[in-house]
Amino acid sequence: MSSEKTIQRIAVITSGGDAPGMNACIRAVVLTAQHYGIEVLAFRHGYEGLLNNDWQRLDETNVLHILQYSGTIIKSARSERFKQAEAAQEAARNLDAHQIDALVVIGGDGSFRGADHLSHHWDGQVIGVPGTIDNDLFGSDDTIGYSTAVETAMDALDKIRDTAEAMDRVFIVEVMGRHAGFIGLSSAMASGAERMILPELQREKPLTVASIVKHIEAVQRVRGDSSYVMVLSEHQWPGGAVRLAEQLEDRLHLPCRPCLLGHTQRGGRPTAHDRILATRLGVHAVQLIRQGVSGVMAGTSGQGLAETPLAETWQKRKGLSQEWVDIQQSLFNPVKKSKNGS
Ligand SMILES: Nc1ncnc2c1ncn2[C@@H]1O[C@H](COP(=O)(O)OP(=O)(O)O)[C@@H](O)[C@H]1O
Ligand SMILES: O=P(O)(O)OC[C@H]1O[C@](O)(COP(=O)(O)O)[C@@H](O)[C@@H]1O
Repeated sequence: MSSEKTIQRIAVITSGGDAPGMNACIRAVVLTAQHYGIEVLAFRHGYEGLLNNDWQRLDETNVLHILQYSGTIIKSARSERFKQAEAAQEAARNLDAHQIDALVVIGGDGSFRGADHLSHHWDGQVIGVPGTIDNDLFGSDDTIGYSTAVETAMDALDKIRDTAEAMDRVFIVEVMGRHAGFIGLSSAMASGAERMILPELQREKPLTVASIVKHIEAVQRVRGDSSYVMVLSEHQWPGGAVRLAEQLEDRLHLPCRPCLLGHTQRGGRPTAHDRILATRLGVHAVQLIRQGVSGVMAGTSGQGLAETPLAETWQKRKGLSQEWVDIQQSLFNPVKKSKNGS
């Protein structure tokens, strides 16, 4: 462990989308900093706040009872203009004017690219904390918000199953995760969905309407009257769940219904897992700053904490668990089961 540095003032932003647990992370950053006598400033609306010099001081009174709420008390935003070199220079000037020693960026891979961009124009320390429901960052087992998003999707899938089973219907439930199928795979497994259409699987072997119809018919042959619930990751089908439901209904001549979960997955009470993860990572971020570390993401690995260079978080890919995919697709595939005669 490197020796501890004297840090007087740190800044924090939440950037990109919001994710359940971001408030818990802000709380942890503030309480830890306060413990060590470090002041905390928040810039509101992510990088936009750094550019607009829109800031507020944060102390214990601002963060005491926020860990049970989603959203973020310091607001989040996407900022196209921050990608320009002049914008990063402007942000650096604002940070220096406030005598900020280090910046904590809570967000996803885009936010970390932004942090890396800023570090080319600013001498302060920069630490990323993984905050995205998509869980698509290399270097941390989980990201803040992912667990809550999966719970929300699972809850919706359970409810959909009730109607699907009562009325022998096909449902297509569209979940978030534009580039990664973590929410799709976990929620499908947790709810026992019959089919998953995920970015990683589509890249390998894209499903077609014909292949989906074939599978639904085979399931119905094996099970008789039954429901069929499919999890579709967003942007994986032209026209999404609505269009796919129409296409299937045309071919199957039975009711197929779409259900889009959208931003419901970004809200609601953060799970205990997300609150604890966010707390640990917020503390970890401040400890890394005190050790003089910069340019890394604070994450978890197994039971422990981990640090990953920012660029690796988006350059290296965290893959889906093949074991989970195999369980879902091969072992629990009812078509194969009947062919084996078991
Ligand atoms: N290549 C980049 N250079 C500089 N800033 C970036 C870059 N990519 C993203 N950002 C900044 O990070 C913000 C959040 O990124 P985005 O991809 O929207 O969300 P997330 O952090 O959740 O992945 C962007 O709106 C932009 O301000
Ligand atoms: O809220 P927006 O801007 O419509 O963005 C939606 C996207 O944000 C997410 O919820 C989270 O993505 P990021 O981590 O990149 O912000 C995605 O799953 C979804 O595609």
